[in-house]
Order: sequence, then structure tokens, then C-alpha cells
Amino acid sequence: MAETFSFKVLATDGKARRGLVSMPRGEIRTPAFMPVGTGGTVKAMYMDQVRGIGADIILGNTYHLMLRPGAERVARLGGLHEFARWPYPILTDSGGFQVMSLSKLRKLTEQGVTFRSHIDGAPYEMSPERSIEIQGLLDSDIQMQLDECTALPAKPKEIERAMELSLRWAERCKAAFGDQPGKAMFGIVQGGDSAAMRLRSAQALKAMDLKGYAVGGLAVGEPQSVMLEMLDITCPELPADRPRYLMGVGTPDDILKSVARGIDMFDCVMPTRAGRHGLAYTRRGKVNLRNARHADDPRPLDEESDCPAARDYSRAYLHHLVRSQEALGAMLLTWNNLSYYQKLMQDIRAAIEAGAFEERAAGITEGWARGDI
Ligand SMILES: CCNc1nc2cc3[nH]c(NC)nc3cc2c(=O)[nH]1
Repeated sequence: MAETFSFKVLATDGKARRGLVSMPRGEIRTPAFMPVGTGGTVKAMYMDQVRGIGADIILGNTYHLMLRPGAERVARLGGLHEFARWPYPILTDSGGFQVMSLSKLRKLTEQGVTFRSHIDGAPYEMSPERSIEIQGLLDSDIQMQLDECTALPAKPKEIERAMELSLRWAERCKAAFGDQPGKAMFGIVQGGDSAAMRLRSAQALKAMDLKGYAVGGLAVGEPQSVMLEMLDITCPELPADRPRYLMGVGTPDDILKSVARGIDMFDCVMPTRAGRHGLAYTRRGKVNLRNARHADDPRPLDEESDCPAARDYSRAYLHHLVRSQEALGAMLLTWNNLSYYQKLMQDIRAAIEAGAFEERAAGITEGWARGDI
């Protein structure tokens, strides 16, 4: 394995890129989808199953882990890879986004954010420096800067304030991270739905010469067209030889359209959360197994899938498990959904390598529309 962090673009097709991130703990084939492992677990999955469906990297949430079981405790127990038995790369978020969406009594200043835990009300403060320290205690491979994500719609002044603050925090995170060859710290482009602010943020972060760049502040309720427009503006400003990570995205359609605009990495809770709520992603579209129409359907979700959850169980059985709120329902549908997302990424990578991304993406989209699911 590589001693240092590196990224190589292996093939392009239009703006779509097929790449490879190499790190000491393993390689990440891009475009990549990162299953979300919030509290050090990809909910309802064993880690060897997560690996088995082809995931190269998972995401861990700093906010959850710092509150419970605590970053220092995870460090004492050997770090997050040892703790959760996932020896491959882990990307951790910086905690800021979830502080603002989950915690109570939060206060944001130049110094950082202070807040009370949503679990027990205990007081915490998270500065850029403390966020990087926590991610280091977790032994995270790719660490995210602390930023401020503006909820949309927002006034231009508000977008500018949060974007400029995030740039100053990026500098502080870069300084706190220092020089860790086998790891990386990614900056996060902010700027809301403002082209000018997006340009300003991307150009300032590029000047910091970071190992990777996330596009933040999107998938926060704006129309897909606005998200895609911001990618059209932002991606060309980012260095072509560094990975680009679109945070919190997304549906399979979001992913296809974002890869077409130059995005390399994705994370989203949809496949895992939907699995726990009885929703299955298939190449013919979404199937809601809660629906009574499945009660007598002997067909599997997808007879052509190589995932046992999609191939070996009848929809009638899955419907029964979901209706009965059996744990196995969440387990099988999560397995199916993550397997579908990894297969989608595998097909995307192959399409770019073949120079056939546009037509194969159209074929994938038609599959959803064809229905008969
Ligand atoms: C690293 C934490 N910072 C950070 N996380 C995010 C997570 C997101 N998740 C979604 N949609 C589900 N948008 C996001 C934006 C950000 C963002 O702008 N910043």
C-alpha cells in the first residue's frame, strides 16, 4: 500500500473522471460511494458485508463519536478502525454540520461552536483545532475541515459571512493538521447558491493547496437544478489532480448527474436509512416493501443481482419482515440498497473507462423509468 496520500485520474469522459485514491490503509476507486457509518457502524450491516459489496471507504461522524463513546476513549482502544473492525480508509466529517442540525443551545463564534449534547445536555466546544484533534484521536484517514454550512435559501450577506468564516477555519484546520503524509485534510467549498461566492471560496481553497476538496452547502433542500448549477461553477475552479467530494449526495440520479460534472466521491444516508424504512433501491426503480401489493409476490427484488438480499428472498417475505418490524427486514434491505449503490458506482467507473458514460448513464436512467418493478 501507499506510504502517502495520492490521487490519480486514470480516464476521463467529458467532465466525468475515473480515478484512484491511494492511502496506507487501502485504495479508493473513484467515482466512489461511501456508506455512512455514523456511530462507528454502518447501521444493520456487518463490516465484512460492507466490504463484500465493494465499499473501499466508509464515513464516520465526529459529532456522534465525540459524544459517545468519546474520542479519547476510542483512541485508548486503538482508534476507530480497530474499534469498529474496519481496516480500510475512513473519512470523518468535522462535526460542524451535525452540531448545527442535532445539538441544542449551539452558539457559533469566530473561535468555533459551543453546544450542548443532544444525548445528555453536557456542554461542548468545537474549534477548528479541536475538530482536527478529535479526528486525529479517531485515527481518521481523510479529515474534513470545520465549516459553516448555510441553509438555503439565504440572504447574500449571510452566505458571504459563512463562506468567509469557513475559509478562515480552513486555514486553521490546515495548520492544526500539519504534515501527515498517510492522511489527508479536505477543504469544503461553501457559497450557497451564489456563483460569485462559490468562485471566491473555490479559488481561496485552491490557493491553500489541500489534498482534496469537498463541495458543501448543497443537498440542503435546494432544487437539483440549483445544485447542478453550483457544480458547473465550482468544479472547473478546483485542481484537476485532487479528489472532489460532494457531501450528502445523493439519489442515484443525483450521483449520475454530479459525476457528469466532475465529482469523484459521494456519501449519503439514503440507502441505509431507506433500508430501515422498508424501501428498496433496484435497477428498475424504488420498491416500497411496506406496500400490501407485495404480500403474495414470489419474485425477488432483482433476479440478476449478485447480492443474496436482492436475489434470494421473495418480495412477499421482505414485505412480511418489514410489516412485522423484524430486524432482518432492515438488514436485508440495507444490504440490498448498499449493494445497489456500489454496483451503480462500479457501472459508472466502467462506463467512464469505456468512454461510454453518457449513453450508459441514459440506460441506467431508462431502467428506473421502465418500471414493472
Ligand atoms: C464536514 C462537515 N461539514 C459539512 N457537512 C455537510 C453535510 C451535508 N449533508 C448534506 N445533505 C444531506 N449536505 C451537506 C453539506 C455539508 C457541509 O456543507 N459541510
